[in-house]
Amino acid sequence: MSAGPLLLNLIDADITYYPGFIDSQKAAVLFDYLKDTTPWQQDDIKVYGKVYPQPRLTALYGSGDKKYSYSNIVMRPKPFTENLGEINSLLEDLTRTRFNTCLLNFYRNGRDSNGWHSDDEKELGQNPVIASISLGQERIFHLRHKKDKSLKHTLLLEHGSLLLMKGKTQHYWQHQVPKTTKPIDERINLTFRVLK
Ligand SMILES: O=C(O)CCC(=O)C(=O)O
Ligand SMILES: [Fe+2]
Repeated sequence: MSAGPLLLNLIDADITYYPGFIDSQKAAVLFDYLKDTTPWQQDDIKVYGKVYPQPRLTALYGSGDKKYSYSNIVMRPKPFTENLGEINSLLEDLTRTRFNTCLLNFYRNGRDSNGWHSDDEKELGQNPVIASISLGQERIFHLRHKKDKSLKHTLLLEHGSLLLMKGKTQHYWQHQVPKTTKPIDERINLTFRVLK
């Protein structure tokens, strides 16, 4: 038996961690499938006027044709696959939210990362619900409060887990997946979102 949901005790946030949201074997099959069949791309991002290749691979899926822009990248979604649709239904049962977009991140090794940000693009609306599923290598996830710099939290995102962020979380907090010099394995992350 895996542990039950863990509600993080953080001010100005509403974040719950669900270990084993997808059972380990299923999650492993899903990892292999997504790794092999996803049209991964590596975009350039612009940070303070300089252009860099994004330190991970990404892909965007959705049920509509809404464009999604962040860090000067414009992504056009491919239609949800059957697998992603199934996960979406599981998430809908749990969250009572109908997600229409899924951003996939592929972290090839410890040099791949996701820098400090909030998921606060205006297409996501006021208090976005974001459901983030982790497959493969567990990675550290950092949270920091935007105003009170003394408020921080570190979490380990395990294989098969779900991290659900909602309410005012994106307004008050940033998150990142830091690089590590340890030799580590590959990880796939799926973040389901609602694009208005
Ligand atoms: O890989 C993760 O766990 C986080 C992904 C993320 O923050 C994002 O895609 O906005
Ligand atoms: Fe994010």
